[in-house]
Amino acid sequence: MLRSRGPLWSPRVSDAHSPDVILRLALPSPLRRLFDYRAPPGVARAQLQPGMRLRVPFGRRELIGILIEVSDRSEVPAAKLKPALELLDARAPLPPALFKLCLWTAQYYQHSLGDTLSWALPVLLRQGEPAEARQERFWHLAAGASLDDPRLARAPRQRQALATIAQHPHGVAQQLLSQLQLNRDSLELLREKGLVHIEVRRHASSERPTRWLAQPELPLNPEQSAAAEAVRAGFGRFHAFLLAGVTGSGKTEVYLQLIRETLEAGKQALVLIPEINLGPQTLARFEKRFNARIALLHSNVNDRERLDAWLAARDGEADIIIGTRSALFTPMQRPGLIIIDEEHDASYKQQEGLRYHARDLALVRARQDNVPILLGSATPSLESLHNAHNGRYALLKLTQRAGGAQQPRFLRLDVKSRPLDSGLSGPMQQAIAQTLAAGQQVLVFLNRRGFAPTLLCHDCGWLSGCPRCDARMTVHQRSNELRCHHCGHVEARPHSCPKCQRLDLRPVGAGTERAEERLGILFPDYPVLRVDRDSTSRKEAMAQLFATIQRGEPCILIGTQMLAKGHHFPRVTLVAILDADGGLFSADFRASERMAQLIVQVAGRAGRAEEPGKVIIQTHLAEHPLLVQLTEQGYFAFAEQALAERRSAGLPPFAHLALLRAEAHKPGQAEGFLDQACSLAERLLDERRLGGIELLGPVPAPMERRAGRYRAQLLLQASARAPLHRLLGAWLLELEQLPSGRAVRWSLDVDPIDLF
Ligand SMILES: Nc1ncnc2c1ncn2[C@@H]1O[C@H](COP(=O)(O)OP(=O)(O)OP(=O)(O)O)[C@@H](O)[C@H]1O
Ligand SMILES: [Zn+2]
Repeated sequence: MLRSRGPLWSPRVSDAHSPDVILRLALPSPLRRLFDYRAPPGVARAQLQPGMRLRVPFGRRELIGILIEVSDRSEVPAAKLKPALELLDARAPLPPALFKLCLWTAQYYQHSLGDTLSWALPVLLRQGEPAEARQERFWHLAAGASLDDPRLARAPRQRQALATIAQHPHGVAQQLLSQLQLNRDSLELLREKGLVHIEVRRHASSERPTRWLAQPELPLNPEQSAAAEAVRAGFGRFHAFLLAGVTGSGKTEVYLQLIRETLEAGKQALVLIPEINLGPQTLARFEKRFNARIALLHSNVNDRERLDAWLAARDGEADIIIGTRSALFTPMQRPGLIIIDEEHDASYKQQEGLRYHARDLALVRARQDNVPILLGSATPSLESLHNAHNGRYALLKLTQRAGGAQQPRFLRLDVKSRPLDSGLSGPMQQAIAQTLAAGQQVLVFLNRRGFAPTLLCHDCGWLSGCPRCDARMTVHQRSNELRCHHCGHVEARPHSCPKCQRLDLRPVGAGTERAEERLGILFPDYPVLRVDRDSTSRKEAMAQLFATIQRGEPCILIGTQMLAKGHHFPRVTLVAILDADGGLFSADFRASERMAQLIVQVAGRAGRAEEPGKVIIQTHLAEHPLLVQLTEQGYFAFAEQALAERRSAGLPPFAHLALLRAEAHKPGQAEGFLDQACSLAERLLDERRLGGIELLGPVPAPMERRAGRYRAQLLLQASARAPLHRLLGAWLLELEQLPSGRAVRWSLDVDPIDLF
């Protein structure tokens, strides 16, 4: 598997007398190799188990590494082998199952094992915190310590601290230090002198509840029951299910009842949710339903809370683990069920560093843990539908909305040659007016923040380009700025044209800010509430906004995809989609899939109560076959059509991709590196007789310059996975050696979900 380069059992250079203990460590480094150290002084071989953390010197720094194996030889000359500084664990923090998952991940994504382990571990463990649950550090007087110790004669503060400690026979908890006016530095000095020591004590663990339900369950309808029954029959072993249920069909209720059964069986459930679903609504549903210990692992919890949750899950003290992407790496003592909600969501794929897909890894994990896994969505990814078609997943369908609400109706509104007023056509304005007059709410969807996507000089044609990217800067009216949404560059909005100095600068096109402003003028009697990343940076603002919506008075909600998922707006009966065309003519082959998912998810917010909902889509491509299929026959008909297109084009899920990206400060550098990479790959394909792999490129990235760097990419397209992975393994080790790679920043993305 992964190991340091070169022959592993080369003759040793070190002296042959004392048998060495060589530790092979994975370090948080991008290099795909392990690093050899000697054991720390005083640590015996018997104490060392794979998975333990050690602090080691690395260049001028210190790093925390993870022990992969213990050996008695190294290729590193004995004189150069350094001892590790400290062993941090008495037992490996990661249980073997998770450790295995990390090994698998590193190999599959061709990522350094050390870096993979860093992504998988909570931040505090990476920094060396103790990996034991809910412990408190207690400061104790050491045996034989005396206030008359001569070393304290000139250290009144240490003496004072020692006196305070001496008054507490059970030790002083770390938390209480400041209350007792104990100074941390003095204590550390006392510790160095051996006058005090630290004891780490564990708090008593909480009782396990006996009645799991805090709230009665809804009686399931026949489709829900059939789905729940199928998964229940798969309990206790690996089995993958795809729960394809239209929006509002009660998928969450199915999850909740399956989780209850998992808890009753004495097992733990892991639930992954997309980042965008983090709203309090989702979490509150779980918390209201169960008397259970729920561990939350998402971006809003701090490092300490995350570590506590992680440890509680590992030690079996948490019953339900809910989190976003990285929660996939949470160890469980008694795994019973894995649920991936909104499995199609792009936030499950990490787009930097370790580019893993949490849904795909969850399947690997479920198989390793031998537990069932349930993927749920109203708009399943084409990958998952393909897996359902070929029998890898059992397909469970919910075709009706639960609780009697109807599915919304779709209308395509052709806006060719119609004037658009801040993005709103005349018929759309009328539909909004009618809905408000009927006392109902309107949701306006526009997936573009800011006031206008660009600023144009009407006299000379100057456009507000970003100085660092091949992109336009967006006009933001409130802050009176131009902002680049790709690199974050911000400038004050100019009064006159930077090129011709004349004054006729016009914002072109419409973003949410502009539509909001216009809607406010058109409908002055109704509140207009905007939800996007600019408006909702504050948590309370968002909560307030949802409270207003829940009150049910007529209003207009306008927003980006933040509005699309997971919310329940019972009084919204009209969904106005201002622009669907971007998804129909993009260069990215997944754009139409994403657009369809977004439209269906946004549409799913409408008419969730008694009044039926209507969805109006403004488009210049009203007769586009994919859009017609989607709006007239629904998502699954669309998906079949899209899958057929992918099959004939030889694209995923009918092919496997890997993308080598490179970027550099000078033009041509990235391509130069990729050209060499391409030749290397061709040589390896030849040498190893690997077939069915095409190398496409190198080509400049669709947005060639971004944040001041020139970017290019090389795409590998393979008809089968095995040869592709055989190539990648050998290729990357050689790429690491290429001198041209030093001047560029490069990365490999296995199963990329976007090609930018
Ligand atoms: N069996 C049932 N009987 C009555 N009401 C139900 C039933 N199951 C679910 N509901 C209700 O239907 C509504 C939609 O259910 P839920 O949120 O579980 O659907 P969902 O499929 O997860 O929705 P979405 O994918 O749109 O987020 C909720 O208000 C829920 O309480
Ligand atoms: Zn930019």
